[in-house]
Amino acid sequence: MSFKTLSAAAAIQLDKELMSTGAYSIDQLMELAGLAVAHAIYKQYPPSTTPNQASKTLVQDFTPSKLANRVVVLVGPGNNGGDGLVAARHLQLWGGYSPVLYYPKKSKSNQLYSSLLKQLQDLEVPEISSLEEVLAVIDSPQTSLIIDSLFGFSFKPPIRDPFQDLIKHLAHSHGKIAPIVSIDIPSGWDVENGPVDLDINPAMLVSLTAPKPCAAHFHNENRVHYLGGRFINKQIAVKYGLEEIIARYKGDDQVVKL
Ligand SMILES: NC(=O)C1=CN([C@@H]2O[C@H](COP(=O)(O)OP(=O)(O)OC[C@H]3O[C@@H](n4cnc5c(N)ncnc54)[C@H](O)[C@@H]3O)[C@@H](O)[C@H]2O)[C@H](O)CC1
Ligand SMILES: [K+]
Repeated sequence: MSFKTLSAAAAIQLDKELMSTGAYSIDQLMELAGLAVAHAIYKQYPPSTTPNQASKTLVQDFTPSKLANRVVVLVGPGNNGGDGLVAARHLQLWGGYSPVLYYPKKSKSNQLYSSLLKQLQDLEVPEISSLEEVLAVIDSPQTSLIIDSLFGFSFKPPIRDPFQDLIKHLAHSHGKIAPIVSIDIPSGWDVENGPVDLDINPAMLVSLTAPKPCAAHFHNENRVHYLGGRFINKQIAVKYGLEEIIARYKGDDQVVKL
């Protein structure tokens, strides 16, 4: 399906515009973005109450274990990571999912990220502290889904540590691990040109505001593409040429399948 995309530069400019003349705060945008991601996951991978449903459904483990429907949330240092933290909170609140965080590069001075983390700690969402452990959890058959909220539209290659080994592992494990849901950009991909040397090959992409050019290279055999982040008004849509894509939302949709 064809759609208008937003270049990395235009996405950064639009983001700034929303928070200056648009009078939005980053907290508001991130909350809507993360909520949209959680909604898209719920639609595509609903927590099942009966085992052995269609394979796209997460199979609920009836043992009273924290491991049932485990969702590994890989959190990067910027706002893409913040979207992942918000999505993890909603999934935990809704129930039926057990998010587990890996958040190796925390900004010490950012109150927003510290608050999002505190909210997750209060909800008893566990955090994995070492790369070795997260790689083992990613490989575990008890992991049902992996949320990639490492990098978004501000990513500039090459990947720096500690993310290089993590992204390498995801890229080399295609077909052997749970499906990956990428928020906005598949991490490690060039925002304009798509996969470079490491391709995590996500099964699902949730584009925020509008797809970025790399979405044209989305190639997973079972790929499913959602749009979320419904926060632009008509004037901004016209200015950035996004009227057609925004018109795909109907009624109270927070996400729409492209
Ligand atoms: N308007 C919207 O659509 C909104 C989107 N949101 C989300 O925000 C991201 C963009 O966030 P930003 O903070 O600008 O940047 P990133 O998260 O992409 O990453 C910046 C972060 O990563 C570090 N970094 C960059 N390159 C590398 C590298 N090669 N190796 C290691 N680390 C790297 C950099 O230093 C920064 O710390 C967008 O995609 C959406 O997901 C908002 O949440 C709401 C509005
Ligand atoms: K991402």
